[in-house]
Amino acid sequence: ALLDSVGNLRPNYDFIIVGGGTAGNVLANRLTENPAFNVLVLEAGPSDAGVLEIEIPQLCLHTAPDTPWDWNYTTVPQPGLNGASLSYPRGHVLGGTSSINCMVYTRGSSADWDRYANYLGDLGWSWESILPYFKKSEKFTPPSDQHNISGEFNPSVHGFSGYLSVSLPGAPTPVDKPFAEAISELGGEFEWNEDVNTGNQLGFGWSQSTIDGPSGSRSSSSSGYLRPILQRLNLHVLVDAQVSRILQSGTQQGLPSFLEVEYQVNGTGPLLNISASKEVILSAGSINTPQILLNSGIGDSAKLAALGIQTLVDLPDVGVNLSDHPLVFLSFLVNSTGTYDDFNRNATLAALETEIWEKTRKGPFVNGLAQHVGYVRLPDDSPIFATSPNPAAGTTSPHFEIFLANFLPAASPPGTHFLSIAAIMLTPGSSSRGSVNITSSNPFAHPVIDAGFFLSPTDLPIMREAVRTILRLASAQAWDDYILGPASASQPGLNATDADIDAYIIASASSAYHAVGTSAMSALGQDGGVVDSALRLKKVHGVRVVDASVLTSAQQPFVPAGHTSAPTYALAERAADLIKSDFN
Ligand SMILES: Cc1cc2nc3c(=O)[nH]c(=O)nc-3n(C[C@H](O)[C@H](O)[C@H](O)COP(=O)(O)OP(=O)(O)OC[C@H]3O[C@@H](n4cnc5c(N)ncnc54)[C@H](O)[C@@H]3O)c2cc1C
Repeated sequence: ALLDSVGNLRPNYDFIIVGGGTAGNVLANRLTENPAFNVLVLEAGPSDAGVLEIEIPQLCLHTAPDTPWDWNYTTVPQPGLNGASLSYPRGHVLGGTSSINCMVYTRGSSADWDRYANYLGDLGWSWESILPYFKKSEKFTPPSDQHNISGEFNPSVHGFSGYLSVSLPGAPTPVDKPFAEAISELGGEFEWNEDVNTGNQLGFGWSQSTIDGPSGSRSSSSSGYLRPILQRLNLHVLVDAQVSRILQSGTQQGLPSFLEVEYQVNGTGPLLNISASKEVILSAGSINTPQILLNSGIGDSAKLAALGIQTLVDLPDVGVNLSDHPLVFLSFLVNSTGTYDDFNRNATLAALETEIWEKTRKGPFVNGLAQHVGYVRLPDDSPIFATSPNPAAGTTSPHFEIFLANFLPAASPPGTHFLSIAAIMLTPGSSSRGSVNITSSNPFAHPVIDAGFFLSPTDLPIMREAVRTILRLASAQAWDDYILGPASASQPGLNATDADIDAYIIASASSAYHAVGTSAMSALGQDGGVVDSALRLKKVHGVRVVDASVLTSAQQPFVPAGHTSAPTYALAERAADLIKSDFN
């Protein structure tokens, strides 16, 4: 049940899940499948119920920043971006970042997962082991417009009975035809790939999204995993409840146990405590999980001492090793009125389309950010890798992603229409690590975030090649009647020098918001890291971390080569099985 007051809490729960976000709600669902387990979810943000910006896929860019559903963070100035600070959204709402993200559904390459398994010495993280969890989480649904999707995806790698709805684009766009023709025309790096989620990612195809086709609406961990099971008597969910710290409750098996959770309701009032008998599970995400650990005296003892916080567990890797994917957009003026630009600049049109969406669950608003996506790998003998190691996970893993959006992601002059093509640099090199730090002993102060962009020698050159790939794609004859020219004079063209392209990247890059790694996994006996390969907090009894913050290695950035929500769902599904088997 969704509780309306702390007065309805039980005195004690078997499991307390901190954060009702992407991973947290997967656990809430799976753990309460066992009627013997009582589970509490504490979520800092409000309920997502009835919020149209969250439900309507095409409004996804209206969910953040500067909304009640976003933590509204900003990074510190990024040395790799000439000192620019970036807006850094994170979901602050039931469903967490799955309620505010852009819904692109990608799993990464098989090599990404095999790399985790090799590094951890734990085959449980290999592609072969994780694929069943991708399928378990997924309910592949027909698209809103019911068009024939055979040949647009590979059913053998998808699940059809999970809690997370996934679908192909549900309304046609004017980009569809010239894009398909451009891929056939160009060949080479632009090979067609029927489905980029089979583990063999390279190539271009239809984008899959966490959108429920029949209802034309966003599928989040809240709408997918939580809402259908909220009536379970052994599940309590409290929103507007922000956890400040986990507290040491005793010692077990020679390790300090932290089975007490301290929190505050509605941002005011006294700090309250509640305890778990089996485990406290931190699912507060890559920014807030390390913040809660540091607040609790679990982290680097020197840094904690400087803030006057007593170190209870010295774990120097808490909050370090943040890795993320930078993103740049190139945009082109197009000869079409079928783009989404008119909705973005005309509130009356957007309101009319919202009414259509509410009545029919069809039309352009059922589509998310991207309808087409592709992955490219640079050749092994690229000069970029002559002096620095190739950071891709394996020989079949991409270096960058390209996706197409049917609009300009910025204010545009009346009457103009755009195609935007984005590049995401997927393989940060070994120095490209940022951090999450706290700067005060006030547990509610904003943490300090460093995205660590463009710190490795391979990062910018890879992004440069991605920009050139976009320009080659946009120069296909297939677009001759469609693309009129670049959206701005500052955008590099095919003949631009390396220096010109680099300057454009540095001036315009933002984040794809794929922060991972701040609670890195490492094998039980291995140095560094924050959790072991079963996601148990190191040197501690009774705490696990289950969210995107575990995805990396303690030595080098191992980020899935794609968007990070699908990997988070799969890892949470696996974590639920690990926890259940520990307590059966
Ligand atoms: C704008 C944006 C667009 C994105 N687009 C995509 C995309 O298209 N495709 C994709 O796959 N990925 C995308 N991502 C990334 C992806 O959504 C995230 O990697 C993933 O959802 C993270 O899941 P999580 O469980 O780690 O954290 P979250 O889903 O963020 O969950 C953490 C939860 O914990 C809560 N919480 C935090 N601190 C506390 C506290 N102290 N007490 C109580 N509760 C707390 C938060 O409010 C939140 O609900 C995007 C991210 C952003 C920000």
